[in-house]
Amino acid sequence: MTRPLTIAVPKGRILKDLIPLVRRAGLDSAPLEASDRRLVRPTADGAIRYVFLKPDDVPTYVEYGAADLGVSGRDTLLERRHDLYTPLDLGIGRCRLVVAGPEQTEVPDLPRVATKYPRIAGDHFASKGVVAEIIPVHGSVELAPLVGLSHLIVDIVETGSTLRENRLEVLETVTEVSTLLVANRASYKLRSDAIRPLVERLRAATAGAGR
Ligand SMILES: Nc1ncnc2c1ncn2[C@@H]1O[C@H](COP(=O)(O)OP(=O)(O)OP(=O)(O)O)[C@@H](O)[C@H]1O
Ligand SMILES: O=P(O)(O)OC[C@H]1O[C@H](OP(=O)(O)OP(=O)(O)O)[C@H](O)[C@@H]1O
Repeated sequence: MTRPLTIAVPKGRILKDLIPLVRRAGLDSAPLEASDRRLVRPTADGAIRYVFLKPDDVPTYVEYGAADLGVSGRDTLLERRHDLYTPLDLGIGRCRLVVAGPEQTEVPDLPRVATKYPRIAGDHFASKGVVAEIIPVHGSVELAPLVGLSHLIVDIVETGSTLRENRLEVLETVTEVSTLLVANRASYKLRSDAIRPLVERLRAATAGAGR
């Protein structure tokens, strides 16, 4: 019997957008919908097994071949720069990575910038010739300028309510973000009979959805 395709999916907010997409593609979404603590979940026909990960770990598992495919935000991929193939933009998880700061603030010449994305933020300021001190944090990023940890932040904005409710404003967009299907380079070649039809089904389901 052929080995199932292993697909790494993030456990968080992207899952709720992924489920209808997988369903529209005619794939078995039941393992994604189960509310239990299993981290490995095969489909009924045994063709696919989904593995559940923290979003930052998805590209790692795919690059090492522990998963053949994965679902990962462009923000995570830009920050971590794994060697992966990206066959498809799934068109879900749309948001923006932005530079933000307190409303109507004067930004100093050498700003401190708090972010979960130190590489992206560092590159962004360097490309503008600004020497910024990047301060890595793991969450509640909007807090940093409110209590003097940083002057600015680089973070995700989706609805804008977290910025608004903390009296911060967008100063510039670093990049638009959506969720991509990523593939292990060797798997994409060696398991192309299983992977290509699946990518085409997802592509058809993606067309017109959430755009
Ligand atoms: N409002 C948002 N905040 C953060 N990420 C978002 C948002 N909207 C879309 N995204 C995308 O979702 C990805 C993270 O979602 P995911 O389901 O993978 O985890 P999560 O809900 O953030 O969980 P965790 O807090 O454990 O990282 C981001 O990398 C980004 O591409
Ligand atoms: O524009 P909005 O719709 O308000 O969404 C953006 C917020 O959502 C994310 O935080 P998350 O909920 O992941 O919490 P965190 O602070 O722990 O990262 C992100 O880091 C922003 O804080």
